[in-house]
Amino acid sequence: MIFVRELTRVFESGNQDILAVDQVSFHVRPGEVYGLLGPNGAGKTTTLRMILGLLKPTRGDAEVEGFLVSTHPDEIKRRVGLVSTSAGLYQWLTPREILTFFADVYGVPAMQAADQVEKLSRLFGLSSFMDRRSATLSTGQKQRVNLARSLIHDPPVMLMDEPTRGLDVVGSKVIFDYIDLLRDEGKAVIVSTHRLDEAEQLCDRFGLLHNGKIDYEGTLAELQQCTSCQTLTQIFLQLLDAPVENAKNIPAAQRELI
Ligand SMILES: Nc1ncnc2c1ncn2[C@@H]1O[C@H](COP(=O)(O)OP(=O)(O)OP(=O)(O)O)[C@@H](O)[C@H]1O
Repeated sequence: MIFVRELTRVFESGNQDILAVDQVSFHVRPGEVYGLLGPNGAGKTTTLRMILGLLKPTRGDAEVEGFLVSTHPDEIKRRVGLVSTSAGLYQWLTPREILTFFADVYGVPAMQAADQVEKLSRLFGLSSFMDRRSATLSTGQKQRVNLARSLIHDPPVMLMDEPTRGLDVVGSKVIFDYIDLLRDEGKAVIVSTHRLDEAEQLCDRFGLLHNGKIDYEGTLAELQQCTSCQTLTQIFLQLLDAPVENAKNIPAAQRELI
């Protein structure tokens, strides 16, 4: 379970302050895929970095499986996996070496790590290139190694930052299947993306982030009901036109757990 409470981040840039994330609150249950959606610069990556403990919030806090990121950052890292298209692989290492290395970093016992490496190799179809240097792998093969790496410590929570960026339809399908697997395994998942068409297929609930604020939150049906729009794209465009009035229509029940 993830709770995000009034997360706020101000960046100082020269003599100008940038309010990148502004009192963002939401929760994600086990087995739920939450879409954190927004245009470029909306604050998606900054929010994920704060949840993971890579960036200190100016205000607010995040809680994962009962641990606060402000007081137990290491416990959070143990319980959270990260999939990011900007994450590279160590070019000189093979997928087997990379997976074994990360298992060690996360403190997975050696016997369990070997089993987990075999399981993930089967799951993501890595066996034909497990012992080749990563530099020689195709983009799609590297992507599958990255997905396997994110699960090496079997975390209950997964954060995915623009997971399909730069991928073709086959690569995107791998990500779609992977997210279904995470849901089936009962993990709490946050997917950050500006691909609203994909999010509509992938996510159970959505937070629409704009200028660092979540103005709208709900399932697709709830968002359709309060905007009279059909698709997430139409809903988002309406939100950009009249964020404040529309925000008042969010059913209060959606925030009850926060
Ligand atoms: N280290 C930093 N210093 C100053 N400003 C920053 C820094 N990191 C992010 N920002 C600013 O914070 C705002 C939110 O950025 P963020 O990367 O979180 O957006 P995003 O929604 O992930 O965008 P994108 O979809 O383009 O990746 C932007 O205005 C960005 O320029």
